[in-house]
Amino acid sequence: MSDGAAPRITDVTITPVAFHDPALLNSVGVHEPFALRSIVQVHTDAGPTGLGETYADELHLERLTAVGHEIVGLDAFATEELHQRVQRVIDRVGGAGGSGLTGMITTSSTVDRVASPFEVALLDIQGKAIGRPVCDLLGGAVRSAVPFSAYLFYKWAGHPGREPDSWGEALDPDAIVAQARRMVDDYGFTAIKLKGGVRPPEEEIEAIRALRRAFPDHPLRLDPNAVWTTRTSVKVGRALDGVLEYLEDPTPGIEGMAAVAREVPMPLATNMCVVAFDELAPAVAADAVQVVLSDHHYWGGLRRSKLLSGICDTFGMGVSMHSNSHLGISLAAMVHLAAATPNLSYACDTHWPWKTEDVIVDGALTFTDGAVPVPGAPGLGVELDPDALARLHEQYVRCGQRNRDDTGYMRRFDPSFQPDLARW
Ligand SMILES: O=C([O-])C(=O)C[C@H](O)[C@@H](O)C(=O)[O-]
Ligand SMILES: [Mg+2]
Repeated sequence: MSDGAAPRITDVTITPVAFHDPALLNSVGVHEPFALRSIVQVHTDAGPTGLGETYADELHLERLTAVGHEIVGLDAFATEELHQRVQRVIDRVGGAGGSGLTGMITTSSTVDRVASPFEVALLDIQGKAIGRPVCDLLGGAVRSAVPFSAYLFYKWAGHPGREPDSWGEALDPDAIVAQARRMVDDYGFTAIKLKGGVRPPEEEIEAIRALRRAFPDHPLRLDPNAVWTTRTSVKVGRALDGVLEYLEDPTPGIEGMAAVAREVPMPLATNMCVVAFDELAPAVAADAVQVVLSDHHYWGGLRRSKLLSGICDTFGMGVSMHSNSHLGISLAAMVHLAAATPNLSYACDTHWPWKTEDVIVDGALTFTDGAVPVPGAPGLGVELDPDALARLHEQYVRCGQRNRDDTGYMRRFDPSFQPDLARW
């Protein structure tokens, strides 16, 4: 690269990895022994390599690979053209299926999902090229640390046939409170989310009440991933009046959520019925949700997630942040985005405490009082550990998992399991 010239993309490396994941339960089944991710490295003629992280289902990997070829030669500052090239690839190879999102979220835009890790990698390159952290490219940090919530799960003691993990079984309110206690003690979280939709609604109400008694000052959330009817949702919402800061996706669809929103006292949040830009207008018109959970992995990257936050602000909706099982590159991107989004006023979700390994060099991301200080180094501020990347890739090759399938894994142990929406 000559002085003043933009870094140009010379090559893209996409590496699928697998990392150990506990047997966490949700409405569609149970997490498999490994969570899958793709690590995207975008190389340039100027030196800096950019990092991105995303899902790793086979179809998604194929699309990432096709985009990797399509963007060689692109100026690393040209994120709009990146989006156009991804659109071109998806027009060519097709955009149906392959969400990598358990089947819970199926309507997100394929173009946005596929573009996201490349956009993050380009921002990482840009930051490194000009010596500024990614949050500065998004308007600058409005907070120096980003608060996250303790993300609790009902869970089995371990994967069947394997050693129990250090968290142990959690299937009742006492065990959920104990799980919360460990997370709050270890990380200092100041908000708590319970993944519901697993036990009958009355039991999940009891778990939330037990959490309220144990943590009188922590904002609480419950997310059953749309397995309740509108009637049950209203019953639970009213029973937890004054206890929940928001109720997340109690029931499926914009109409269903709107019907519940009219009858319950707390805001409704979603990462299921509004997961793409074309779903915002109908949701606003129906007043279906009061908080949208952004997620740069399916909203098209960091700049488009900021666009989402602006739209939410305009229409008086709050913004929070969703997570799936992820590694450090994703956490860094989430932190930069949240730092530069003034109206992201809720603690963000993260699966971070559930993982025991990573692809980044230790130490760049730490939790203090439940919040991650925004890295000040150029770009995302995280560095890839090549040995760890090779180890987790080898794990991917050996583990045999290729697509996330919580339902299929659950059916190995309970063949009658049905993941139906609105089943309670
Ligand atoms: O808020 C949510 O819906 C999620 O975090 C979705 C995830 O897939 C979660 O249910 C999980 O990890 O099982
Ligand atoms: Mg959710």
